[in-house]
Amino acid sequence: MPRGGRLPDRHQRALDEHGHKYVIDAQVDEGYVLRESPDLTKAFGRDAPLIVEIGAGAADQIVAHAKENPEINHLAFEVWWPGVASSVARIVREEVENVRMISADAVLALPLMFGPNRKPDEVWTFFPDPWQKARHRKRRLVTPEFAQTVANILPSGGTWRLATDWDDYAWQMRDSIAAVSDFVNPHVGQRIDEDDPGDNGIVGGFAPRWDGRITTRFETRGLNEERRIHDLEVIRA
Ligand SMILES: C[S@@+](CC[C@H](N)C(=O)[O-])C[C@H]1O[C@@H](n2cnc3c(N)ncnc32)[C@H](O)[C@@H]1O
Repeated sequence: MPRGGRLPDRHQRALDEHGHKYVIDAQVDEGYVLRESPDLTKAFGRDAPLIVEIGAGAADQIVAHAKENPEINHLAFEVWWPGVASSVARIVREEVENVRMISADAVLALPLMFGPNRKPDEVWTFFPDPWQKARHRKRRLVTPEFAQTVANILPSGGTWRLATDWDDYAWQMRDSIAAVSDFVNPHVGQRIDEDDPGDNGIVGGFAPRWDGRITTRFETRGLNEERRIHDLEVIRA
């Protein structure tokens, strides 16, 4: 598994002492490609409803929710190893037993890990890397193809929640989801931005802030830099 540079001592210690429990021991090739689907029942020590967060960063959001909802299993995908290490330190500090990390590229791992026999109840994508320079936008995570991947793994009635502090990424998310007929957006036409280009003939479609979402450092940074926050909440038909 890729390790990156030197970690702060307390994060390294958390990994050394607790990583075997909270980081799923998965076969990952170069490029964070998951080779085989891990046994989630074994990893969590139980079967329970499941929330999957893609790009959990330092796990602020998922640990806060897990603490409030001990009956739900929470699985965090994160490819940034210092983030995984700091997440393990947080899991231990907050004494939550229902979070597991996996250091694999979620785009490729989701179809491998989930299928007819196992589906998450919710997927979260909060403040994904914005890639705001025009020439980098093709690196953004949320595209119509990725929206279809999420639709394929959610059960009917399952929810995908997203948030971003970058307007044009919010509009891209909204349009990517609208391109997938498997999703119902209960907030169609709501919260229209006056400068929304509506390139695909759609404007608005944003949800009120979900009250289960805490303010992470990425949201704080966006607010400090006077960016608007957009939330999306869509349901798998
Ligand atoms: C800007 S951070 C946001 C973290 C967190 N969601 C929050 O709001 O605090 C986005 C994270 O997504 C991770 N990431 C990006 N693409 C990913 C992928 N394909 N699979 C797993 N993690 C990914 C990055 O390493 C980064 O830590």
